[in-house]
Amino acid sequence: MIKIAVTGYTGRMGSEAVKLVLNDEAYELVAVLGHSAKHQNLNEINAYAETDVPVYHEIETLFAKEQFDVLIELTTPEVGYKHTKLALSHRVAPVVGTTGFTPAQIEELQALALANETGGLIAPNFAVGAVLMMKFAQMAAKYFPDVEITELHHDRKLDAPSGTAVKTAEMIAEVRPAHEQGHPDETETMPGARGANYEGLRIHSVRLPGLIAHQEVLFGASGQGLTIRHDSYDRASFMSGVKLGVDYVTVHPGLVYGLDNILD
Ligand SMILES: NC(=O)C1=CN([C@@H]2O[C@H](COP(=O)(O)OP(=O)(O)OC[C@H]3O[C@@H](n4cnc5c(N)ncnc54)[C@H](OP(=O)(O)O)[C@@H]3O)[C@@H](O)[C@H]2O)C=CC1
Ligand SMILES: O=C(O)C1=N[C@H](C(=O)O)C[C@H](O)C1
Repeated sequence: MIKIAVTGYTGRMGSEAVKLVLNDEAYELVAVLGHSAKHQNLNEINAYAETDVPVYHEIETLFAKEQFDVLIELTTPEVGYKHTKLALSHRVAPVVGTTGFTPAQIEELQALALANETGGLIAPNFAVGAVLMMKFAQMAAKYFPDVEITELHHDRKLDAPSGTAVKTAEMIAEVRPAHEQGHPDETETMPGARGANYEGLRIHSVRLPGLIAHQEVLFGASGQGLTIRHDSYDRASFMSGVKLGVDYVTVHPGLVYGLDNILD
C-alpha cells in the first residue's frame, strides 16, 4: 500500500488526483492540503467519496502529523516549489505536476533528492500523448531545425509559457543548433508579436475560456511543413501519468524531470 498526500486538492487537477488515489486499491489517501479554509472536508468536492481523510491548511502541520510515502503536488509555482523541497527534506517522494519551476530550482531539487536518497518526479505534462508529441517533435527537429510552438490553454492558467512548451523547447534544443529564426531585420511593431524566444525558437501562448490544454509544434522547410499536435480534452487525460509517477518514485531514488524519462 502506497501512502499518499495530495496538495491543491480543491483544484482542477488536485480533485482528479484525489479521485485517482481513492479509487486505486494499491493507494491510501492519508491527507490533503488546502489553501483557503473554504473547503473543510473532501466530501464537498468528491460527493461520491465517503471518506474522513483529514484536510490540512499548513504544509508544516501535514508533515508533522502524518506519515506518507508520496506527495502529489498540484498547486502554483511558488508554493509548489516550497512543498517539493519540504517533501524531499522529509524523505517523501514528490510527484509534481505544478509547472513554472525555473531550471535552477529543478537542479536544486534534484540535488536535494540525491542527498536524501529520495525519489521524485517533476512532470510538466502527465498525458502520455503529450509526451509522445514532445518526443516526435524532438525527432523531427533533427531534420527541420526551423520550428515554432503554439500552446493553447484555459484562461485560468497562471504561468506562460506552459511547462509543456518549455519542456518541448528544451528537448528540441538538445538536437537543434541554437539559431534565430525569421528575417534578420524583423521588428515587432507590437511588443510580444513574435512570442517568447528560447534559443531562437519562438513560443506563442494562447489563453481562452473553453480550452483545456493543447499544443502545436510547427516545422517549416523549403516547400514543406509538418505540424505535430496534442489535445487534452479532459483532465482525466493526465491521471495515467500521475499513476506511473507514483509507482515509479517509490522504488527509484533521484528526482526525474519529465515523464519521458520513465516511459519505456
Ligand atoms: N503536469 C500536468 O500534466 C499538469 C499540470 N498542471 C499544473 O498543475 C497546477 C495546478 O493546476 P490547476 O489544478 O489547473 O490549478 P487550480 O487553480 O485549479 O488549483 C490550484 C490549487 O492550488 C491551491 N493553492 C493555491 N495557492 C495555494 C497556497 N498558497 N497553498 C496551498 N495551496 C494553494 C488551490 O487552493 P484553493 O482552491 O483553496 O485556492 C487549488 O487547490 C498548475 O501549475 C498547472 O500548470 C495542470 C494540468 C496538468
Ligand atoms: O495549467 C494547465 O492546465 C496545464 N499545465 C501544464 C503545463 O503548463 O504544460 C500541463 C498541461 O498543459 C495543462
